Amino acid sequence: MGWAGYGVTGAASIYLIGMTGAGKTTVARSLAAALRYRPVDVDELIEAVAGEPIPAIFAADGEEGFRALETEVLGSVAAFVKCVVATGGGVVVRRENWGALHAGVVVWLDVPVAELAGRVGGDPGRPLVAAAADKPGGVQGVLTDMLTARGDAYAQADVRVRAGGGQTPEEVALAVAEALLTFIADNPPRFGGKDAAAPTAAKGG
Ligand SMILES: Nc1ncnc2c1ncn2[C@@H]1O[C@H](COP(=O)(O)OP(=O)(O)O)[C@@H](O)[C@H]1O
Ligand SMILES: O=C(O)C1=C[C@@H](OP(=O)(O)O)[C@@H](O)[C@H](O)C1
Ligand SMILES: [Mg+2]
Repeated sequence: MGWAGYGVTGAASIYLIGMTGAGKTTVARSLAAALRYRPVDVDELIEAVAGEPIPAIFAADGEEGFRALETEVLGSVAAFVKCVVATGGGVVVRRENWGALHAGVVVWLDVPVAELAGRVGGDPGRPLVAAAADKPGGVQGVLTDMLTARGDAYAQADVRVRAGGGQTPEEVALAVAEALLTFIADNPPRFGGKDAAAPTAAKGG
């Protein structure tokens, strides 16, 4: 692709956040390939560390057990640069996770609930969604409650990309790259743009 860049964010990684089904996992792969960054999926790493799939982790250790692993894995990912990191939808809830997310630039993929429901309804691989089958409001109800609980946290992202409306994952990846270029032009000191402050020499003593 013509917009494939070299260090679009300087060395910083890109963290994709957003609701379950927003396309974080899918778009991370596409964006990483286009930018020549490394694709990383926190949920995949959690499964590798735990040695079992996410529903089994929820079944054995509950959501709290899963969240503890998520925080641990996210913290280790923060040491790496030039990655496009797909997080899980609930990563924003724990305040301590934000220290790791802010190791890079945080992008919220914002997709309407109705579209999310169509993508993830009935998916047994997403335990919080699968549990919706037993609830009166169904998948839409569970996703709406989730967005109400998490919306303010998603809004803490550096960049918000509206990623619904039938856009393909590749189109969303392009929209993210464009939004990042704008964000970085507006925030040069943080991401090494032309007006970035020169590093100051450490004062010895
Ligand atoms: N832009 C898109 N348009 C249509 N379907 C999509 C899009 N992005 C992802 N999907 C599909 O929606 C589902 C959820 O995508 P996924 O990448 O797993 O989301 P997340 O990681 O945010 O939960 C998958 O089946 C995926 O193929
Ligand atoms: O929203 C959530 O709390 C979760 C989302 C999932 O990731 P996706 O956002 O990729 O579905 C996964 O981390 C886990 O099932 C919990
Ligand atoms: Mg995912």
